[in-house]
Amino acid sequence: MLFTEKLREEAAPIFEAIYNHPFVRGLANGKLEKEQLVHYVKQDFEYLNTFVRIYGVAISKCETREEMALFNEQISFVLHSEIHPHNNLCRAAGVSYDELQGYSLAPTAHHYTRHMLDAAHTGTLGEIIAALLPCPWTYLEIGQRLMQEVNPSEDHPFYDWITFYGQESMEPVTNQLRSILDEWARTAPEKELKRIRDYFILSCQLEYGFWDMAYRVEEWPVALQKEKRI
Ligand SMILES: Cc1ncc(C[n+]2csc(CCO)c2C)c(N)n1
Repeated sequence: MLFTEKLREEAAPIFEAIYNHPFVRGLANGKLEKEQLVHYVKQDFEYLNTFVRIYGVAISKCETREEMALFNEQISFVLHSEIHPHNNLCRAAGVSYDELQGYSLAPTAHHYTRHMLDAAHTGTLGEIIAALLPCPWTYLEIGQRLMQEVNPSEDHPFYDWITFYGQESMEPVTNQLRSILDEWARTAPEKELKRIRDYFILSCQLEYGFWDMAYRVEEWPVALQKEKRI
């Protein structure tokens, strides 16, 4: 069994819980409240900014041009393509995307981004990939399963979101990251493998947490005025 197959097996209950989370159920049946969609987009816009920065750090630790090219492509993907699913959620909520940008992070999004930044700044390339991988991998499986389950027609409120993450071209990035990690794991020392496993599982838990944060419209215990980042 490949190293990432073992990780997937261990994380199976989390992947299953994510697919059954009420926010993902809401994407399936077209029923989510405006505040939940708005909170998701506000938080995800900032999350993706951090993701781009982490890919930048990952590039600084690459040894081959193939790896550099992969991260470079993914930076463009996040900056230029992932706005489409966000636009879909904004349309469904009846708000403009511009209004939802520049907000500060809620507790769970803060936790998730700090975890990835920590892996990026202190870790090896293998450790960084372990922390990043649940992001494309869980969305790929959500997209594929929703395509199977819902097979949405164009009048489904989340047609663009589902078809974006369910499209075949979403598969390669997860597979490429997995094969770099599988190769890395063949020579990594035991202690590092344990860290890689822990980073991967924590990111899976925080993927679940992110959906839950959006669904519950999570704020800080003492919420102040809706604070903008700058
Ligand atoms: C919380 C959260 N997790 C995953 C994604 C999906 N996603 C983010 S970056 C990326 C491409 C990776 O190269 C993908 C698939 C998201 N939008 N928000």
